[in-house]
Amino acid sequence: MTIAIIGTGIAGLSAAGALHAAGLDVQLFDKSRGSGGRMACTRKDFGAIDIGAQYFTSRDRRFADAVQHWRSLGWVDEWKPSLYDFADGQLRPSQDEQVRWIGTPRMSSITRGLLGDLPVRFSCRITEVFHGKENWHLQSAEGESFGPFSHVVVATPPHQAAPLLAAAPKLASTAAGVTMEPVWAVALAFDQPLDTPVEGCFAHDSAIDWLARNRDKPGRAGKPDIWTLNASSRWSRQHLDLDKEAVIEQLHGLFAEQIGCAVPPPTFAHAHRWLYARPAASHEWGALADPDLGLYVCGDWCLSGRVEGAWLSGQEAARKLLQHHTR
Ligand SMILES: Cc1cc2nc3c(=O)[nH]c(=O)nc-3n(C[C@H](O)[C@H](O)[C@H](O)COP(=O)(O)OP(=O)(O)OC[C@H]3O[C@@H](n4cnc5c(N)ncnc54)[C@H](O)[C@@H]3O)c2cc1C
Ligand SMILES: NC(=O)C1=CN([C@@H]2O[C@H](COP(=O)(O)OP(=O)(O)OC[C@H]3O[C@@H](n4cnc5c(N)ncnc54)[C@H](O)[C@@H]3O)[C@@H](O)[C@H]2O)CC=C1
Repeated sequence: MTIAIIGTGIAGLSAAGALHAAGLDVQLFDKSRGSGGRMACTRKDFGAIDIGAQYFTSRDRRFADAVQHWRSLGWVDEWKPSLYDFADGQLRPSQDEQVRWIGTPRMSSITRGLLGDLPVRFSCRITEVFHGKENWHLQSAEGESFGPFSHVVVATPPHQAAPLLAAAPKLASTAAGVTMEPVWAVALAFDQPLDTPVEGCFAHDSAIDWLARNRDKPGRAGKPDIWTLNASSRWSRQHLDLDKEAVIEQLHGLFAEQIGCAVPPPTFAHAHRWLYARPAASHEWGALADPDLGLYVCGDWCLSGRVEGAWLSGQEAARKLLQHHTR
């Protein structure tokens, strides 16, 4: 019997890979047109821009092993940016020893690679997950029904997970109780490269808490000179309903103050509002489960709001499912 997995972000694909490797059949669903979720890219004529996750670190041995495997497949590479820190109105070099990884040639190369040939339905928003006499069935916003499935893994942000967990009210209320913070992400492109050595910059107590130069990341050389900016969650919350043009204008102005060199008007700009960018706090759940029902939940919010946390959560959902399945 097939296992339904809702969400093709890194958590859902981590679970899918582990279940598939154990010999089980999976069927994935995602409301978007492609995989990646918050590791997705926006595609333009001049290339793809990482509008979600910017890079990731690996601190857990299991994840570090997976990253090395992805590296051997050419999906990731190490990124060694010239790092700066912006604090008290001052821009200062802030080099460190931390190893940082990035998907090549784009962030979504990782989820694309993990998806491989696994069966998936894109542009399919699941609105209902219900248990019939013996099996699970799904209903989509487009009016389609799917099933039967032996198990369901929900791998979406918590507020999208809660309505899908009606069969397990405890899991639903846990998911509904998680606070996620929003983030406005903006990409700015300049025909002439900006005259700065900065390749990545953290900021504290500022409206922009991260900025990075796209072309210095592995596999992304070329024109124009593209920069990605992440507004802080505080600023994003305060400006949640601002229109995209106004967000671009404000963040462009702040970027010009922060980067310490002349910044002309961009030749291209793009803004994306991530309503559920990151959990306000970390949790120790690993993955949520009602094994007797056959319902499992994973995502970064079950651990830490990072790529690593999401991947580990997917592994944990698969582990719990396999443990119960083989009993
Ligand atoms: C701007 C930004 C910058 C970030 N920077 C970093 C960083 O530098 N380093 C780092 O480690 N992490 C970073 N993160 C966090 C990281 O991207 C996430 O922790 C991780 O990608 C979450 O993966 P996930 O699989 O749990 O969820 P998601 O990636 O959100 O995947 C969930 C998937 O479920 C789908 N979905 C939702 N509801 C439904 C439904 N009803 N039916 C069907 N499909 C559905 C969505 O379309 C999505 O594809 C950043 C995030 C953002 C937004
Ligand atoms: N914008 C968003 O929506 C999200 C951004 N996320 C960021 O993703 C990154 C992932 O975290 P980790 O994997 O722990 O990565 P990391 O170890 O590079 O960074 C962790 C945090 O430490 C600080 N820091 C690290 N290195 C430096 C440095 N050289 N100079 C100054 N400050 C530094 C900085 O505040 C940074 O946010 C962090 O930067 C998060 O802020 C995570 C989730 C969501």
